[in-house]
Amino acid sequence: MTPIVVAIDGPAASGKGTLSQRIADAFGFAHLDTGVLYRAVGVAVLREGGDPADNAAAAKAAYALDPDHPILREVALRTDEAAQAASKVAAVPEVRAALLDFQRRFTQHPPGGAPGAVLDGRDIGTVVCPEADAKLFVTASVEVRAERRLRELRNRGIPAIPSDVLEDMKARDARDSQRAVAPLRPAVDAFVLDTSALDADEVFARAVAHIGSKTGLRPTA
Ligand SMILES: Nc1ncnc2c1ncn2[C@@H]1O[C@H](COP(=O)(O)OP(=O)(O)OP(=O)(O)O)[C@@H](O)[C@H]1O
Ligand SMILES: Nc1ccn([C@@H]2O[C@H](COP(=O)(O)O)[C@@H](O)[C@H]2O)c(=O)n1
Repeated sequence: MTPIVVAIDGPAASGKGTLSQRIADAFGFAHLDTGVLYRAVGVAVLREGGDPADNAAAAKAAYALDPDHPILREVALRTDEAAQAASKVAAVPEVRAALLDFQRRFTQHPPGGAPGAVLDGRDIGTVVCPEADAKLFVTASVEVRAERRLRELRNRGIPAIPSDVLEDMKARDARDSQRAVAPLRPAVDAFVLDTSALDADEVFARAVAHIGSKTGLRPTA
C-alpha cells in the first residue's frame, strides 16, 4: 500500500518539529526532520573550512549525505551556527536537488515499514511532497518564536541574549522566505495553524482533526 504522507512546514521555532513527532507517534508513522539534513550539510561545509554560501562546496557535501551518515545524529546540529549555515546552503539549487531524492525515498519507504511518513521543513507541501495526503503550515509571530527559542536555549544551559535571538530569527526568516528556490510559504492547500496563542496540546488537537478530515485516520496511540 502507498504510505500516507503528512507535510508540516513553517518558520523556525514555530513548533513544527514538536508537532510532527507527536503526530508520527500518534499515527504510528515515521518522522523526518528535514531541517537536520540542511544543518548537516552546513556543518559539513564549515568543518571543511568552506563557506556555506559557496555552491560547489555545499553541493559536494549534500551529495555525500546518506541516511546512515553519523553527522545526522550529532548534537552540534542544534546550534545557532548550524542553523545559520543551514539557511545559507539551503539557497543553493544543487543542495536542494540532492536532498530532494533523500526526502522522497523516505516517503516512499518509511523506515521500519511504517504505514506513513511525517516530514517537517520549509518546502514539504510545496516542492518535496506536493501530493501529500495532508498539509499543515505551522506559524507564530516572530516575537513568540524568539521567546520560545530563548526559553529552549536557557533550558539547555546555553546563555543567550534576547535581542540577538530575535535578530537571528528575523535574518533566517528573511533568507528562507526570499530565496529564489523553494522559498518558505504555505502550499495553497495547506491548513494554516497560527500557534502564537496555542499551547502544544491545542496545536496537536487541531492538527489531528485536520489530518482526520483529509485521510479518515484516527490516532492509534
Ligand atoms: N505551541 C507551543 N507553545 C509553546 N511552546 C512551544 C509550542 N510548540 C513548541 N514549543 C516549544 O518551542 C520550541 C521550538 O519548537 P520546535 O523545535 O518544535 O520548533 P521548530 O519549528 O521545529 O523549530 P526549528 O525549525 O528551529 O527546528 C521548543 O522548545 C518547543 O518545546
Ligand atoms: N525543508 C527544509 C528544511 C530546512 N531548510 C533550511 O534549513 C534551516 C534549518 O532548518 P530547521 O527546521 O532545523 O530550523 C532552515 O532555516 C532552512 O533554511 C530548508 O530550506 N528546507
